[in-house]
Amino acid sequence: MKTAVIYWSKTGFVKKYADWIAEELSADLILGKKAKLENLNEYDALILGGSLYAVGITGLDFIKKVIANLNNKKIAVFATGASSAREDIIAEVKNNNFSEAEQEYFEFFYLRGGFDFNKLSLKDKILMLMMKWKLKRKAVSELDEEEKGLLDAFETPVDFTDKNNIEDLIAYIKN
Ligand SMILES: Cc1cc2nc3c(=O)[nH]c(=O)nc-3n(C[C@H](O)[C@H](O)[C@H](O)COP(=O)(O)O)c2cc1C
Repeated sequence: MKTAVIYWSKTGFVKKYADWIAEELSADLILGKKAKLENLNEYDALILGGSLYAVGITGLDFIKKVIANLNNKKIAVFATGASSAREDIIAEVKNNNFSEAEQEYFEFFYLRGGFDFNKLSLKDKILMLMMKWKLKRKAVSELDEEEKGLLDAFETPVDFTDKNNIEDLIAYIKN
């Protein structure tokens, strides 16, 4: 099965998963910003991955075009975020980004990434610092584990990527 992995990565976490998936499936690896819809016709399966930015997914506009125009192919979408892989978070991400009709055409996977403040663009640094100030205003007892983890991650980068996380996605494409 001819497969392509198309990805949008800002600081390298999505790229790490895209590399692992492409290697495992002997798939072509395509940078999201260089991907063109008309060049994807030759593939049987398409895997599209981006990261979570305030619940949105990077590359979402292109991913939606693929779902609308190339839905005769096997499609997997994965999202990478700093949050843990909790069922409710995953459902929220899926439902906030895709309509019920769109969800018919692809399988969704959440692959936990990490957080590296130093590698962010200036704009993203400012956005994250605003979030940090908001969290800092809360009493420690009001913070949940995710929020505490995020505050710690500003000081020391965290990397939760794990090659085992791609197993379900690989099985979906192969079967
Ligand atoms: C402005 C901003 C907003 C973010 N929002 C979320 C979020 O809503 N949920 C989450 O799990 N991670 C969030 N993150 C963390 C990134 O999704 C995470 O660091 C991801 O691993 C980045 O992957 P990439 O560097 O390959 O793009 C956010 C990061 C930034 C900079």
